[in-house]
Amino acid sequence: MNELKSNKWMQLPRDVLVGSDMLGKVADVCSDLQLGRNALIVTGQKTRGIAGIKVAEELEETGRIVQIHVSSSASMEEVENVMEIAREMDTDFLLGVGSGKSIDVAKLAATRHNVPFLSIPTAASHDGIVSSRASITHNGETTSIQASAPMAVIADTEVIAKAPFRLLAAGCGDIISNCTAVLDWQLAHRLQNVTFSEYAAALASMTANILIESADSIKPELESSVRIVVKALVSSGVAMSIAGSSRPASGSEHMFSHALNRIAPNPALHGEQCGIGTILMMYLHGGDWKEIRDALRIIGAPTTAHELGIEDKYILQALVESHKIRPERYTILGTGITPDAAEVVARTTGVIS
Ligand SMILES: NC(=O)C1=CN([C@@H]2O[C@H](COP(=O)(O)OP(=O)(O)OC[C@H]3O[C@@H](n4cnc5c(N)ncnc54)[C@H](O)[C@@H]3O)[C@@H](O)[C@H]2O)C=CC1
Ligand SMILES: O=C(CO)COP(=O)(O)O
Ligand SMILES: [Zn+2]
Repeated sequence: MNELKSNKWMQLPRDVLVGSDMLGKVADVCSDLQLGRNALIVTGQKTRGIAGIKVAEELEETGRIVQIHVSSSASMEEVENVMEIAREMDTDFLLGVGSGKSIDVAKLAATRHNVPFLSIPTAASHDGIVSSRASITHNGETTSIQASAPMAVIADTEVIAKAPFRLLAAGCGDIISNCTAVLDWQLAHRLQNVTFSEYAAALASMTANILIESADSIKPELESSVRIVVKALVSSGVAMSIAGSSRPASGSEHMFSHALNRIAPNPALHGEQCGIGTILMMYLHGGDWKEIRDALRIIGAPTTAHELGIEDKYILQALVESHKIRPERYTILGTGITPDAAEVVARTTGVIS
């Protein structure tokens, strides 16, 4: 099916706040958006104390009724649990406060319950913090599901700067992956007449290129670094909204990461795997894979299987199986690469040694 025709309209966040002490602005944003009185916060075990409680207090101070749900996984059962609570308390809106998993659960539950949703990331680890996609696990399979875009994104750079640097570096990997995602999309457009958006592709490529040029400005514990990464994640999310699919930000490198999630006993972070996938897929595209590797190295993101904490054999298996992940999405992987070819790409790029 044509991916773009399945999309009825372009959804974008209305308010995007990026800066210090933005958690203190949550109640103002809710008033600005006229979101109502009953709020349900979905947060994680760790992120409850980091931001969840503070957000609840801010909302309660303005007379709102707030319930906090601590979510343990990004599963469909969790989405259903949250919808049940939302029904019982007759919630007017949901807030996802935390990392990718809490945000995805809140996003899909809000979409299905037909109420607005606010994204309040405590880490800038991937562009799901702003996109209209939710990655949810059901019966052992994780799928990317179309959902509503957040009505507002509130990124407190002070909170995000205190998160482990590994998460911010992963966010950079997710942005840099736009380089091969766009090449794959152009290829699919030329070979299979897949609908292509020049605007979405240009925005996604530009965002990745700016980040590559700013690689040496991404440092631990610096709010200025967080600001660069969050703005790039917002841009990537907007590119996906314009496209009506994740095409501008997800190609063969994401298929490689999704394959690793299925194959590796202990997968790494989404953005870390996508970053390494971008090195590999840029090699297959015949592009400047060294530029990608060097940018990731400067940032401090993993560039080898060893740094990723994944055994070489799983990298090779994922490379050979990546094309099966999303067969309808044509990429440089075509109908698949052989084990020999996988070994060449992984060794030449230094991903395995
Ligand atoms: N919706 C979308 O478009 C996308 C969704 N995803 C999904 O997102 C999930 C992965 O998200 P991630 O954020 O990479 O991992 P995650 O949600 O598993 O979080 C990683 C860890 O970081 C911790 N953390 C978050 N903020 C922190 C802070 N300020 N201080 C200390 N620790 C903190 C969390 O407690 C957690 O232990 C997966 O389920 C993946 O499928 C990934 C990419 C895109
Ligand atoms: O991670 C994403 C974009 O960075 C979303 O892509 P998917 O559609 O592959 O889940
Ligand atoms: Zn991604």
